[in-house]
Amino acid sequence: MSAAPAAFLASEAVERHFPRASLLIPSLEAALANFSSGAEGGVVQPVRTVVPVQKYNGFLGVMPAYSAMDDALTTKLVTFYEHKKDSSVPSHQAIVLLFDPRNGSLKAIMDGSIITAKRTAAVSAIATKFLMPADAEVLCILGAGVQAYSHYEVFIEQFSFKEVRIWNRTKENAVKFARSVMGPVQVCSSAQEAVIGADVIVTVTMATMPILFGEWLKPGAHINAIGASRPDWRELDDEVMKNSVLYVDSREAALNESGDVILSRAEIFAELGEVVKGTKPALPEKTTVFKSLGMAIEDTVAAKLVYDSWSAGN
Ligand SMILES: NC(=O)C1=CN([C@@H]2O[C@H](COP(=O)(O)OP(=O)(O)OC[C@H]3O[C@@H](n4cnc5c(N)ncnc54)[C@H](OP(=O)(O)O)[C@@H]3O)[C@@H](O)[C@H]2O)C=CC1
Ligand SMILES: O=C(O)C1=NCCCC1
Repeated sequence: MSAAPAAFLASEAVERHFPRASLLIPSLEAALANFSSGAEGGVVQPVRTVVPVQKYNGFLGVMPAYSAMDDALTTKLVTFYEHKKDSSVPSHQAIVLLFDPRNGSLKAIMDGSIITAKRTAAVSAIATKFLMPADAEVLCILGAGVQAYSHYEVFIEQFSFKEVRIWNRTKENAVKFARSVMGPVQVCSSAQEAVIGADVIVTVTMATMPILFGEWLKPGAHINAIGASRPDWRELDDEVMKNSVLYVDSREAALNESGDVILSRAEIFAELGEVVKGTKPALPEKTTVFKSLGMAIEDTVAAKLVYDSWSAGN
């Protein structure tokens, strides 16, 4: 008997079945812990393959993963290109394939861009919950793109900041951000203005050279470093990396892909999953960096959430 044809879930359907990033936080915490548990965690996730498309300054990422606990098998294909101002397409485009792990049949093809935006922000929220200073009041976002919006949305839902600041390379996009989100956001004219005195900082740019400098940092601040996912790209300077306690999503990925980690030669203290498990401590009283590269297992649990909701007829 042939398998049922694969379902196709476009962005509108994915949004309907995954309306808020925070819905994924429990599954993500379990996935992070399982990933950091080695073989017993039941997560199989090789370091992704990234194919440079040098002629056009782009990349294709191939991100497979299997979770025994979730009994879910996916591959995300994601392209990322330096965003051109007149471009009609976003810098990042993604599709997620969900397979039946019992026989390899393709069950669903779904938009991966919303999944990528929401699961990345949710993982940053998990890191921030453990690592931000106890008396955090000021949130600073460097960047005003897709990840800036998804991070803002889940951070405002999960935490109580008295002040939110944004800086962006193109100020008009920061102004647009401030006008479009719920709640007051202060648009800063320089990254330094946005960073000084901030307790939680989110770097979500496609910068390839540092935009955040250690001399600006308030002692005890927490930085979620989302960008710079190539070995020769930077968002953070050496002073940030050397003077912080460094947490990562994946040691293997960080040492293969993160210019901030590789070029600064900073020591990795722990994976976020080890903090979730309790086998490594959170040190919120220290200045901390969570270097996020993005993991396929995060897409796996997100795609499962979407598919289970869709197949239940919600
Ligand atoms: N860790 C993870 O799991 C994931 C990480 N990412 C990474 O997060 C970052 C943001 O992604 P996303 O929001 O989707 O991208 P967008 O293209 O939507 O936004 C990119 C942002 O970066 C800014 N920017 C681009 N070039 C530079 C530069 N040279 N210096 C300073 N700022 C710059 C843009 O500013 P302007 O308005 O001026 O163009 C814009 O604010 C990327 O590096 C991406 O690869 C993405 C997905 C998952
Ligand atoms: O995890 C992801 O998805 C990505 N990470 C960094 C590069 C763009 C996609």
